[in-house]
Amino acid sequence: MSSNGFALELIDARKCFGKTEIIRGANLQVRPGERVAIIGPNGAGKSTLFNLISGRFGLSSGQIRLHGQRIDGLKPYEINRRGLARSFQVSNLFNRLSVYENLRCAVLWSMGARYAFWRFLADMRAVNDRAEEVLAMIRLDKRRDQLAVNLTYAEQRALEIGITIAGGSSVILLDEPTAGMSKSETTRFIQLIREVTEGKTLLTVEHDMGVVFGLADRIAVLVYGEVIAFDTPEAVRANARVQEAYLGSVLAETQAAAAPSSFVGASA
Ligand SMILES: Nc1ncnc2c1ncn2[C@@H]1O[C@H](COP(=O)(O)OP(=O)(O)OP(=O)(O)O)[C@@H](O)[C@H]1O
Repeated sequence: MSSNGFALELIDARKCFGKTEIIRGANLQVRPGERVAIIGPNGAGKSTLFNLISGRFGLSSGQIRLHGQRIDGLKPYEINRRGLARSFQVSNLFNRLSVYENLRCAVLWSMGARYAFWRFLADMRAVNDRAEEVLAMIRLDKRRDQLAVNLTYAEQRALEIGITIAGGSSVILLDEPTAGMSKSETTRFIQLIREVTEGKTLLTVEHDMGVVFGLADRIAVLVYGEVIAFDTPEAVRANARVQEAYLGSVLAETQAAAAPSSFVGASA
């Protein structure tokens, strides 16, 4: 595999819907093992960027590379087989299957088993072992045989993360993983995400600045479809352009509304 050292790379990525350019030449170079949060105002194009990276939308122009190999133009399942998995804001669970069965489905799917039935019978033991392993990682062992529909909201979000990582992808995209959670659930969940993505490359789209500053090694700031800054949390917080375009107002609003402790690592 040819690699330029980056796990994921966007090169002048552009996306138009009709005549409107939504992603306007985005560039991003993510190193293996980095945790990156993508932030930006509503409508900046964060979800669109995720949809482009995961292959749900095609690029209008530019390139996307995974471990040095172009993935733009590939179908979502082809990108998944190359080692990139994403979760969704909207629940992606099989509500009428148990927690364990949901995980087994995710493992089977990642192996391509749905296209080779004989193979998945042979591999069943490995599938079950991996499902058990993920079950423990997301701390739902005690909820193993519960139907997904009967889990609490936070447990469902944990199961979604489990489904996303089950196939062993090295690059993980999480779309607002803590949305709708209480503050204490969010704190626990950040720790869970840290653990289950250890050693992997992580990209999150996130609105909660507590999560962003608590989780990210680097932050990419997307404004009007362009990455205007990509740096450490400290540098991004101090960046005048970011302050002006976005972060100043968000920090001021959030600081006014929430306890200061929600800013993990925010000393300003
Ligand atoms: N399939 C689509 N067709 C046309 N326009 C779209 C489509 N998807 C997104 N858009 C537009 O692209 C722009 C960016 O949307 P996107 O959802 O990517 O922003 P976002 O940064 O994720 O916003 P939010 O923070 O509110 O979720 C919006 O103006 C949206 O209306």
